Amino acid sequence: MLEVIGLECRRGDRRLFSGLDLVLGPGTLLHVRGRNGSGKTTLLRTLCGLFTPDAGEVRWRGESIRTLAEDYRRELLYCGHLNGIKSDLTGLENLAIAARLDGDPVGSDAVWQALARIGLRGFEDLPTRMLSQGQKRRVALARLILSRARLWVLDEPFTALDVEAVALLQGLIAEHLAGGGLVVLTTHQEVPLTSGQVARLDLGG
Ligand SMILES: Nc1ncnc2c1ncn2[C@@H]1O[C@H](COP(=O)(O)OP(=O)(O)OP(=O)(O)O)[C@@H](O)[C@H]1O
Repeated sequence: MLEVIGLECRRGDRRLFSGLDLVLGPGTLLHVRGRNGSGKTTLLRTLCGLFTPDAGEVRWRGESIRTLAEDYRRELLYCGHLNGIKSDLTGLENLAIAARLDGDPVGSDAVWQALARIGLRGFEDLPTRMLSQGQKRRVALARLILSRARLWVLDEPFTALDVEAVALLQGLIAEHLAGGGLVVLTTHQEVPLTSGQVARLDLGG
């Protein structure tokens, strides 16, 4: 379903990776590992079509993501390590806007429920700049509850999360995989990744 063919990415005069081939099917999680600077974020952004590779191609359902453009983006949820939330907006506003931008508007009940499930009951109406790092990350991760995207691409999703939130996120990932979803993630932590099939990719030799 997600295919990578002969992918090469350079930054400046450094070749981060080349000749990278991958196939990821439904219910599969790809754990991308590697030291700082090995190219994990670059690979994730390339899989999302946010960075143009120097060679090779990313395909979704057999078609180039360049050709699919919006049709691919609708099936994709990217959560980068900067969270992608607006600090002047509340958790409620951030989630409602993110869902609309994803082309998948949701009702306010669903947004309240998502924030409650992610452990932010009582913090829904605060501008997110007033939240702790872990709470901001929880707002970003609440998008996973609301999204109907088939492919989740998550850059360091466990960073700043406490034990309870790590377990919550693991549960969300497990549910997504059980429903035939795909997940690509990076993490430096040794987090047991439950259920589904887990593939590992080590960058940087
Ligand atoms: N915009 C940029 N311009 C030039 N070089 C860049 C740019 N962004 C990243 N790089 C370089 O590309 C290399 C890979 O960066 P990347 O962020 O993909 O690594 P990473 O494996 O995700 O690292 P980390 O574990 O620290 O998050 C680094 O050496 C970095 O300096």
